Amino acid sequence: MNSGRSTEEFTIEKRGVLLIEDPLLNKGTAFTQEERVKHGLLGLLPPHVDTLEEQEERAYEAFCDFHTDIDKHIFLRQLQDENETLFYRLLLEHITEMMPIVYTPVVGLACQRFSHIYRRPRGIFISYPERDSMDAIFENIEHDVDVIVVTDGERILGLGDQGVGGMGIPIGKLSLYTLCGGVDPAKTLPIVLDLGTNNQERLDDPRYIGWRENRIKGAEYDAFIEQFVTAVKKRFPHVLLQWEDFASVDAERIIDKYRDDLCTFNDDIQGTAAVTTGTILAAITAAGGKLVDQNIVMLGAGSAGVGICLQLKQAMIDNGHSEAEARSHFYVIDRDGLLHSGRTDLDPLHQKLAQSPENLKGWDCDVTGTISFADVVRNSKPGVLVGATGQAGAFTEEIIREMAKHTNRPVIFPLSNPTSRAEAIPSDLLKWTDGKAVIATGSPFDPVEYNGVTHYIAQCNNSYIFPAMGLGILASRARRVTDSMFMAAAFALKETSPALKDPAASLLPSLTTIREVGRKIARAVAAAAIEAGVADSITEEEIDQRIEETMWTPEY
Ligand SMILES: NC(=O)C1=CN([C@@H]2O[C@H](COP(=O)(O)OP(=O)(O)OC[C@H]3O[C@@H](n4cnc5c(N)ncnc54)[C@H](O)[C@@H]3O)[C@@H](O)[C@H]2O)C=CC1
Ligand SMILES: CC(=O)C(=O)O
Ligand SMILES: [Mg+2]
Repeated sequence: MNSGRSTEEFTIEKRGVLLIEDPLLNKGTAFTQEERVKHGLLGLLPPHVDTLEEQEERAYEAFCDFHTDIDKHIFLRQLQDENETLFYRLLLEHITEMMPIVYTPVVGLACQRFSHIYRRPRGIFISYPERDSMDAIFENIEHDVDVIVVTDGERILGLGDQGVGGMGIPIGKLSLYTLCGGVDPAKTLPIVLDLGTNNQERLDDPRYIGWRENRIKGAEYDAFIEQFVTAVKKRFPHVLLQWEDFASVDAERIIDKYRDDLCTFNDDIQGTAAVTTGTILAAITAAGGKLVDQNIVMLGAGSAGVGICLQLKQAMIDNGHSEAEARSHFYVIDRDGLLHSGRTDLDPLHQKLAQSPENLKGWDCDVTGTISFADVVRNSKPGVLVGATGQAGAFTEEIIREMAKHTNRPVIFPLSNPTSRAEAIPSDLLKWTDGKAVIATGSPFDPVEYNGVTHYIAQCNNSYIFPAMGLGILASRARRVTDSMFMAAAFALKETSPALKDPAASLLPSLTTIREVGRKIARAVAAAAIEAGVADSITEEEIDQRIEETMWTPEY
């Protein structure tokens, strides 16, 4: 196990104030007397020498003194910038309470308020005017990097374009790489590509710290991305590059172009698909059903919705369905209604999920034009309904009651983030289905009491997948990321579902076990990478050993 950093590693480089100001090396009041003498720290710290546990207790007390979520977020981010070991120790001790503060939902507010709560830099900012200096920018990063998370800030959760404020997302995602996947924080790098913003509120804000122009699009945008990928490959040829919260039109084009060029994936498409496939499989298995028998309605045909349906469709094909048979089980809806082959506006990707006219025969509505969400639910009688629209309240009482008429255990996943964008809230879903709904949400919700029964709400969020993908990729030294690795992650996640043993339990394991869950998924991912030929062959024991060696634990 990779724990802390040895004092000797940094003695030559950093002493005194410089040492205390480095969050990766700083131990604050936990520097021993001997270290204080040796590293020029005498008099720079109060006399008492703390243990990490004592520091953690003090930090928790300070955390509890803040009364708003955004203040708690600012406090934790400051702690991260002061002492990363203490930050991760505190988070690991209080993961259920603190993950929503560093991640969804509060990170959404932190992105919206980024220019107002900004304290000090973390990661790198690449703005459009500096596009020809990318190599110089990367040269300023002196350490090795294993994982990059990059955004252009255009589709931040369900909150739209946040420009440079989108930086909150790569920072939050990489915190989870360490917290949940054990990736060494010293080897992570958050990046925001600042190509401007079309968010007028940000442009009009005198405090806005991004490049104050409208977004660059089209050929210039693609050329910028090409420059970025080239610079990444040159400086960090073996890095894992995760794309996050891009507008779907760019997200899909970018991953298609670069997936065979370096070790890379798009989290909103592929990570979300894997967590949702695993969680839906757990829900269906727990209810005694089979995936291949389900009709699935997906509200939202963007990065998340399309990614989820394509992976579930593939799981059906792997289970013996033909492509056409599998496709007939999916009813995917965008702003203009059901995707069906009569529509002339569908691009090739959406055509892969379009319903054929034969499957709509006998429907009680006009099936040649716009087919509404209500029409789809009434006619297709789905067992599974997933939302990835970013539209709060899109799952209305009428539609949910209609769905519940035709199925005993309706599986309903309002996945949009943050909480304010959820398609429905669990207490309403339980009320409208008389307690029958099997629910998972994108952001965390407390358990709900309904008719004397406690319902545990799983958080179906790609945070169960990407940190473990990272761990599996680093441990296997995979050179590329394949769809089969995401399928393996989904099935491994399914196997950890508490609902498989106890139908009253949550569909996904508690966050307090997230590192153990991460290990299991990482094993499956590493094995799939070897199977796909994108990693060199090693034994299961060697995979386990590499996983343990890779996992970083917050200790001095
Ligand atoms: N739980 C999780 O792990 C994840 C959740 N998400 C959430 O999913 C949401 C969508 O993300 P993306 O797919 O990347 O966004 P996107 O912008 O690519 O797609 C949104 C889709 O919703 C459709 N839509 C919008 N309003 C609609 C309406 N009223 N009726 C039907 N369709 C409508 C749009 O046409 C589009 O197809 C966001 O809120 C995001 O936070 C995304 C990734 C992971
Ligand atoms: C969870 C996530 O990646 C999103 O909402 O975009
Ligand atoms: Mg995302």
